[in-house]
Amino acid sequence: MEQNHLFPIFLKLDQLQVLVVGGGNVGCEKVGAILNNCPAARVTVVATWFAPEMAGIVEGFPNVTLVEKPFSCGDIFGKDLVIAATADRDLNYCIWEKSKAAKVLINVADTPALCDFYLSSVVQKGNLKIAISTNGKSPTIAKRLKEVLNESIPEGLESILQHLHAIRDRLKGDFSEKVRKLNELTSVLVKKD
Ligand SMILES: C[C@@]1(CC(=O)O)c2cc3[nH]c(cc4nc(cc5[nH]c(cc(n2)[C@H]1CCC(=O)O)[C@@](C)(CC(=O)O)[C@@H]5CCC(=O)O)C(CC(=O)O)=C4CCC(=O)O)c(CCC(=O)O)c3CC(=O)O
Ligand SMILES: NC(=O)C1=CN([C@@H]2O[C@H](COP(=O)(O)OP(=O)(O)OC[C@H]3O[C@@H](n4cnc5c(N)ncnc54)[C@H](O)[C@@H]3O)[C@@H](O)[C@H]2O)C=CC1
Repeated sequence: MEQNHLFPIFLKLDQLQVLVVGGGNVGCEKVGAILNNCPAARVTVVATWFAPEMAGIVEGFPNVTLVEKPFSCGDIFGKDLVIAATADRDLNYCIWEKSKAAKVLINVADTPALCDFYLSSVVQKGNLKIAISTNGKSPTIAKRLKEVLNESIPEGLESILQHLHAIRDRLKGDFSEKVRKLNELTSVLVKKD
């Protein structure tokens, strides 16, 4: 069977600088996805025009800046991640070239081959977050799976997480002893009858 070789990580976007180029439908979707996950994300959105929804999407998020102007190379300066979401393929390619030259990771929304990373479909329940990737095969299936998991993961899991965190802080002993106790306490979650 073909395998997904992407390496998942969870980024702290409040400590990083993100550039999104394009403020149309796709730009709105990507900025919305970022802010849903990380309301304090530091995001600059550069576009020649913005879809009317954009103002509502970024309203109340203090670290987002909308800049109405054509993209220029200098926009990449000081950025850690770039998302190119313009409808202009040549421009997206140019943004990719500049980002690679600056060693900044880039996602070109309509071109998987030019993505250093993909956005994922995200299940969120309090402190729990599950990111789903189909290796670019079907974002729609990722979205549907998110809906299935959202319904099947109980809300009560958050209080279990909080309790386990408190127990984890109180546990004495060396590292392996803590791991043994935590595994013992949570074994009921995977017990087969
Ligand atoms: C490779 C990847 C790169 C990236 O964008 O990061 C990529 C690429 C492409 N998407 C396309 C289309 C659509 N994308 C969505 C939705 C989402 N797309 C997302 C991620 C990814 N999309 C990355 C792979 C993720 C993975 O591994 O599964 C999600 C998960 C996250 C997010 O975007 O935030 C988000 C769901 C969020 C949610 O709701 O949970 C829908 C459905 C919808 O909007 O309802 C459609 C229309 C239906 C369809 O085509 O399936 C096209 C064709 C464009 C064209 O035809 O012009 C390409 C290009 C191509 O495949 O060549
Ligand atoms: N990955 C995905 O999930 C999907 C990707 N796409 C692709 O994403 C791309 C964008 O699609 P839409 O948002 O619908 O396009 P759109 O036409 O709604 O928006 C394009 C945006 O690019 C900006 N732009 C154009 N030239 C610019 C320049 N020189 N400098 C700065 N900004 C500039 C415009 O101002 C506008 O905000 C398309 O190529 C489309 O094929 C489409 C659907 C899904």
